[in-house]
This record gives sequence, structure tokens and C-alpha cells, in this order.
Amino acid sequence: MALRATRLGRRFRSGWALRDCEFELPAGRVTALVGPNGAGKSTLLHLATDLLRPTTGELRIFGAAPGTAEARDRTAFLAQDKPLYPRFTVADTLRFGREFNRTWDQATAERIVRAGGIDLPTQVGTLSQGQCTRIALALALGKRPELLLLDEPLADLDPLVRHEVMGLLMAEAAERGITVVMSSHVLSELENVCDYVLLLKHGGVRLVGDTQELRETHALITGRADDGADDGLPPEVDRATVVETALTGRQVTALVREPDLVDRRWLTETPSLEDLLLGYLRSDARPAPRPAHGGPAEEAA
Ligand SMILES: Nc1ncnc2c1ncn2[C@@H]1O[C@H](COP(=O)(O)OP(=O)(O)OP(=O)(O)O)[C@@H](O)[C@H]1O
Repeated sequence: MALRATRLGRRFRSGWALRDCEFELPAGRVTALVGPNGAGKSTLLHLATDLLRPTTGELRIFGAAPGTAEARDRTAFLAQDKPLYPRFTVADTLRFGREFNRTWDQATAERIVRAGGIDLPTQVGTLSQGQCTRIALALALGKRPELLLLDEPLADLDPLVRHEVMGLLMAEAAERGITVVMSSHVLSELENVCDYVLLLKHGGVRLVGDTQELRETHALITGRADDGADDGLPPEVDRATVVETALTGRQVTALVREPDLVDRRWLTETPSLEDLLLGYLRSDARPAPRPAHGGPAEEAA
């Protein structure tokens, strides 16, 4: 397992940012870390990089505690604000990476920089935001991490640069088998990139698992709304399996678990990853209990 959280909690003066979180993220996967503002995503990434310590429970990186040399050597972290020195040249910046990382790979770092058309003697302060992101990514990947943690690193980039940097990131991750955990609010972008998902809400794990398995164990059902029910669903639909319902005029659409139980008169579709995530983000319903073993797991927030 790349990441394992056991009863993980972190409290600030304002309250619990994360509480009783239990999850495992397998190695070699690209995990989307999603959740509304304040859900605890950055807190989790800061716990994984030892920028914060847990209040309760523990988090393990490939079995090691964050902050130990073993965990640090294997992990790279890229935050939205990239702490680069504007007075350094790009070459100085990479030299800095080489001096501070035992596993440094200069060739990879230079290749990523040059692929963006950036010359090594350029001063960092003269680069665009997209170019700075590329330098930060070169520093992160030059470290040859096994786990790459990304806290909305592309949020301030225009769509074209974003697409280009995401492509670069995914190509490097696939080639080297790097485990990636990436927080993002851009759900539409995650579909073709992520094969695992961890959805946090109110500091708790609401959904975690393989994206394909999660899609296959849910359905979007559409049918004529039942006038007698507040949610528009007919009485035979088991409310315990309903994640979220939307009424539009006389039509009702619902995201449900266990689609096999749904009556055949309903129009049933496999949800896209975006449909699934939106359903859980909108929903305040109690999630289903965690399955006995394997498969997608969901827990109470
Ligand atoms: N250093 C801190 N001191 C006090 N409270 C904090 C601190 N860091 C986070 N919090 C609080 O913890 C909660 C979770 O914040 P966090 O930044 O982890 O959420 P997030 O999911 O990353 O949100 P966003 O999508 O807005 O970046 C919020 O209520 C936030 O105010």
C-alpha cells in the first residue's frame, strides 16, 4: 500500500479538519483526492508530508511514518504555491534539487525543463506561471519519487498549459510507475487521468476505491417522478441505496448503489466518474457500510 490511514484525525482550534479517516491507496495508481472547500484535502497531504502531525491515529507511506528518512526519500510534494527563488536561474534551482536529494536524477529534471522550451540560464523570476509549474514539477520528478503528492498544482494555469502539464505529469508517472495522489476541483479533468478516488467531506472519507469498480457498482436512474413522494422516487426504490436525487419537472434522476436492485422500467446508465463524484459531493445521505473485503469502500463522514 502506498498510503494507509488508520483512525487518522487532525484537529485545529477551529475544530476537526479530519476525523476518524480509514483508507488505503494502492501503489502504482493515480488517485483523485476530491472534496468541497474545507473538506480536509490539504490537511491530509500535509500530514503525508509531515508538515502537520496527526491528533489521532496514524498515516503510513509505504509502511513508514511521514517525516522518517524512508518516507521522505520516497515522496515528493507539489503545492499550488511553488516556493521557487525568483533570483535563481533554472540551472541554480536544479542544482539546489541535486544537493538536497539523495536520489536526484539530473537528466530527467533537465529533460522536463527543456521540453517546455526553457533554457537553463533563465532567471526564475522572468518565467510565466506555467513555466514555474514546469520547473516545480522538474524538481519534484527529479527526486525520482515513488509517491507524488499534488495539492491542486495546476489550479492557476490556463486550460492549454494545464492540459500540457497534466499530459507531461501522467506520461512521467506511467513510465516510472509513480503513485500519484492529486487533489483537484476540476472533476471533468479527472476522468481520463485517475483510476482511483478518495472523496473527503466534512473531514471524513465518503468514498474510496477503484474508479471503474465504483462506476459499475452505481447507476444513474431516470424515470417519471412519483407525485406522492417528496424525492419523486416511487416507494419500491430502496432509499438506503440512493446517494442523491434530482427532480426536473416530472422527471426524477437518482444516483443509486446496487443497480441490480433497480426496477427494469427505469432508464439505467453507468455514471461517469464526474456524475459519481458530483452525486456524492451533493449528497448528505448516509453512505453504505464498508464491504467485507476488497472492492469499493465507503464510510460515514
Ligand atoms: N493551519 C490551520 N489552522 C487552523 N485551521 C486550519 C488550518 N489548516 C486547515 N484548517 C481548517 O481545516 C479545515 C480543512 O482545511 P483544508 O485546507 O484541509 O481543506 P481543503 O479540502 O484542502 O480545502 P480547499 O479545497 O479549500 O483547499 C478547514 O476548516 C480549515 O479552515
